[in-house]
Amino acid sequence: MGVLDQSVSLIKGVGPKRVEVLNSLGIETIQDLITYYPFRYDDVSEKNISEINDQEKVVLKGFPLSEAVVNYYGYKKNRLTFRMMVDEAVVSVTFFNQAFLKDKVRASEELAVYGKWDAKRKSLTGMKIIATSQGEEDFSPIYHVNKKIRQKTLVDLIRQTWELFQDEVEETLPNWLLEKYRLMPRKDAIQAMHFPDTVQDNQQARRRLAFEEFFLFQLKMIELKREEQKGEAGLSVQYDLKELKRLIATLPFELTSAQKRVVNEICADLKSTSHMHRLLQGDVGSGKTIVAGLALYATVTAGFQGALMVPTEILAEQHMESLTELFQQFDVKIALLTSSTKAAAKRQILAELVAGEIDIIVGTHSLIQEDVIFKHLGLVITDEQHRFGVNQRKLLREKGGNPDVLFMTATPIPRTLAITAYGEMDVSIIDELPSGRIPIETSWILPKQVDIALRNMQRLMKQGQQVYVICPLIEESEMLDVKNATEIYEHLADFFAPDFNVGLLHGKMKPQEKEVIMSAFKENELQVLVSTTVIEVGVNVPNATTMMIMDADRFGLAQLHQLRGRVGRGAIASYCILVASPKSEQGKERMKIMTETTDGFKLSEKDLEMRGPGDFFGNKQSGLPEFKVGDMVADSQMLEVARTEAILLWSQKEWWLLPENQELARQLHLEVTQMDYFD
Ligand SMILES: Nc1ncnc2c1ncn2[C@@H]1O[C@H](COP(=O)(O)OP(=O)(O)OP(=O)(O)O)[C@@H](O)[C@H]1O
Repeated sequence: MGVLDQSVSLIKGVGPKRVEVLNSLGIETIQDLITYYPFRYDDVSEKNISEINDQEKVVLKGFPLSEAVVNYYGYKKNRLTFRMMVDEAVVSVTFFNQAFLKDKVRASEELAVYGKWDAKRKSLTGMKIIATSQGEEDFSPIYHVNKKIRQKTLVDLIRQTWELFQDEVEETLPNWLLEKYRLMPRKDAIQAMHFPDTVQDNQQARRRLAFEEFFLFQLKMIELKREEQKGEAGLSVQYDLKELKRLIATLPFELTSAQKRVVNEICADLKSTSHMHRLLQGDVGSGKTIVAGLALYATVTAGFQGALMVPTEILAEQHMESLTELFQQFDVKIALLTSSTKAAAKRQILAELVAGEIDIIVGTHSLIQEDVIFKHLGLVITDEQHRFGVNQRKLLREKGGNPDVLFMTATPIPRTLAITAYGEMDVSIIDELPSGRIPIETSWILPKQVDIALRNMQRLMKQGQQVYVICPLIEESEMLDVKNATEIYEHLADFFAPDFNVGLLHGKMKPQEKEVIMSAFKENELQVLVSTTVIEVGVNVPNATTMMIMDADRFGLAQLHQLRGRVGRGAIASYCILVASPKSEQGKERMKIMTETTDGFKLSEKDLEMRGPGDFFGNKQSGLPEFKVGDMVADSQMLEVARTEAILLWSQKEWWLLPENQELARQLHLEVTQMDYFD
């Protein structure tokens, strides 16, 4: 283990409390900290007012002439204004909805404001106030932080750590690759991510690190596949067709022909001795859950156990419920295991799993913990595959007799990209929605029209229907996020009282709290659910027929589609209302497309087309594997190249034994393979 793999507690001045804070950002080792990259950079070079173009984003340093004045107006909005002396000129500065900055503006105390310049009015629309000391550099990196740590503290810590440990950074890529693609050395790249001298420098750093991520990812994928092929043959799950048909006969609906086709494909995989490694793609609401249920049941009829792994507790609960209902008349024992399962209950579940008494287990990441041992694990299904990394996949596979693996995703990935990303998987697609669905009617309104829309919603609610109101995630601050959602919640609770009940759901709530709210909504005790995107994936409440998405222009198309998919899940007409006032043409175009199509594949292709490079956290929304730096969509060409190189490398016999590839082999933990080889 290298120094960089050691805990951050090794860093001077990082005590147990700090460690905890860093852990909450997913930073455990020194390596994690120095590769915790900014998600954005602000150009904070100082400029002369006469040199600034209209609408350019700049930092202006100056002295406020007075205190700031805050005005409240409209739908929970406020405006903070003050005038500031910049060089010889008086500039007026306006912040929207950031009244909390009032205290930071003090007359005659120097201030640096980052914002957008209006040349005609000589005014600045402020985006944030920056520490004046920060203004000394031309680019200010912005990191994701939470309420436990401030930007500046994190930046200082990264700087200090980097100074101490930069010499420990080793090159991961072999020289021949660096030369072939003119890639920056790893150490320089990390430096230029945190402390870039120029934009170009930073772009090269990104390019290098993204390439590395893609390349390692592709190498791992190929390795995994090779191991799966070379290991003992997959299981042959000899399921009982008659039993499976008996279950299908109890369904309250007829399977769509797409569902039948994919069930057949999955069953063929189960039966064959080759290892199942299949991706099940289906647009939102296309009925993947029932397909998963059937596959699990088939496995159980053959005497094996099945596992269904999902990304959130809400989803785990929901799947547990639908499976319980599905198997009502069947002798199947199902259990739920999440991080909130109590110790005693957990102990019992684990014992029953080992004994083979539990047939199907539903859960979150808890399922891949070490202590979870199966008797005969036959099939593992993971929902929303992108949230589980390659390593987790490996862990799962090691859980027992080489079970078959099915990945489900609701994100329609354009075929071209799917081939690059998942080239080594078989893909089944449910390309048909259950009959009788009425397409969701989507409209786009401006914030000032919200009240009219709310009254329309009220009418639908009087007919017994329910609604979602979604508030966006504010990337920089979870706190603001919750605050924003809470404000909207309060407004709506007030607006709809006393006839209707409003609930609030956000990511900072405890799992139990979320559960209570979710089940109250399911039971129609709450008619309105205000939520952040925690409900994004998979939630199924067919009686909810309207969704209003606030600040919709802050979401990617794929994510809007996912969200919108929470309505239109029953036979009643459904509506999606996008509230946004995008400034750019592209933003307007995006809202328009949403109103024009409900076809997920079309939207994701559009998303791909319209996204520019540098969309750092874009892939979080696209349903693709997540990378720290690389964006599979914006950098798709680089991904292709990385894949080609990875395939080439694996085609060389024993490449991992060559001295120039040692570091790569180490990264992939290939020592094991090496030993296998000498055996
Ligand atoms: N063939 C069918 N005919 C009618 N209704 C169906 C059919 N298959 C599934 N459904 C119903 O459609 C709804 C959506 O199904 P399900 O939750 O499985 O969708 P999904 O594909 O998992 O979607 P998402 O990814 O959005 O969660 C459920 O209420 C389910 O009972």
